[in-house]
Amino acid sequence: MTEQQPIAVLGGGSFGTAIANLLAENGHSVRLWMRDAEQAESIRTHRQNPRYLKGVTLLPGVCPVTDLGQTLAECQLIFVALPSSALRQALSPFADHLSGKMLVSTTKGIEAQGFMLMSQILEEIAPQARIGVISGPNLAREVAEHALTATVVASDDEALCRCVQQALHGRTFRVYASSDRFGVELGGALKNVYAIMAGMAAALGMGENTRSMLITRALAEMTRFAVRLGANPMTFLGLAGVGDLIVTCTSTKSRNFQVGHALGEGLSLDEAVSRLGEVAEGVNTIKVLKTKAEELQVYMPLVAGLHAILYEGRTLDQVIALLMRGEPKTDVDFISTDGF
Ligand SMILES: NC(=O)C1=CN([C@@H]2O[C@H](COP(=O)(O)OP(=O)(O)OC[C@H]3O[C@@H](n4cnc5c(N)ncnc54)[C@H](O)[C@@H]3O)[C@@H](O)[C@H]2O)C=CC1
Ligand SMILES: O=C(CO)COP(=O)(O)O
Repeated sequence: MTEQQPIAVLGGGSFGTAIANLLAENGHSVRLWMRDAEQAESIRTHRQNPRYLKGVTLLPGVCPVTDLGQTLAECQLIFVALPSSALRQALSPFADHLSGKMLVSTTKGIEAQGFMLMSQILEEIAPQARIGVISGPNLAREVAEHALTATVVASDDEALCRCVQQALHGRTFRVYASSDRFGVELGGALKNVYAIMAGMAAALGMGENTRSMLITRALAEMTRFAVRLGANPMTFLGLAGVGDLIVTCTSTKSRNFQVGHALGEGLSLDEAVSRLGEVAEGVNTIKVLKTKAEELQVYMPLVAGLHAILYEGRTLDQVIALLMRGEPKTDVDFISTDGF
């Protein structure tokens, strides 16, 4: 990739906008692709994306565009910041444009059919592309407002990792490299589910002990699941594992946390999601995860509990009582132990 070549960011939501501005800050020319022409025109004129990142000014290097084919043709490095429900459908028609390109997913979701992570979908759509992911404790607003932040770029393509590090690494944003693409990406998707629970607990007025118990047992549960699928357990002790789990389970800026909070206040799932008006990937991930855990026979009581509340008509009180009544367990071997 040459210095002058533009970089593409696909998705005009909060994360796409934040990443585009970071790249522009580092001197890159950025094509921020969005499907909505009106939104693109408004951003071009006002240099703001008020629906998703109110108050953040977009740098002159960020150019909002709506022609996806042309954007993909112009750029070698392409960040994909689309919701998981949209990624396949948006990119499949452009498979021909993707050969040899560096495609880096930032999307933290799982496709139900075949339990596919986003980078696996990219690989399927564009077998000749070079694939990576970024994931970590990266709340879009904080990234955009220059809170000191770190992320992980993961790929078995070392040159791609270096290229992403060069493009994104800056004054307030550190980029670490990893070869465990699967673990890094899975961590980002799984933690959303537990953030919904943490939001519920907060709405019920539960304290810090509860939150800490939840986060720690969530880490055990997600690691147990990931190891069963072949991920490196050490990844879950890093930024893309426990790092992202902590931020999402403790911040009211997290949309998954907000959905959980609304549920804890007594709203229905539909009401909670429509009040949010943005993507909360955990709402879909919980379904996919519950099915996969059953198929693999991995014990995931927190996942089963949340699923029972969201989709099986159980009350929060019933599920909490069930979880707390479980047999006492050992704490030490947290990956293989089978209890909450
Ligand atoms: N917001 C955050 O703090 C972070 C988000 N992520 C991940 O990034 C992904 C995107 O999230 P956000 O930007 O936060 O979502 P968002 O809800 O802020 O924005 C989603 C954007 O995608 C667009 N979109 C929806 N369907 C589309 C389609 N079919 N074709 C084209 N565009 C479409 C929407 O118009 C909107 O611009 C998610 O998987 C999320 O988990 C990752 C790290 C941080
Ligand atoms: O992934 C995130 C932070 O790392 C953003 O979380 P939410 O999607 O819950 O806002």
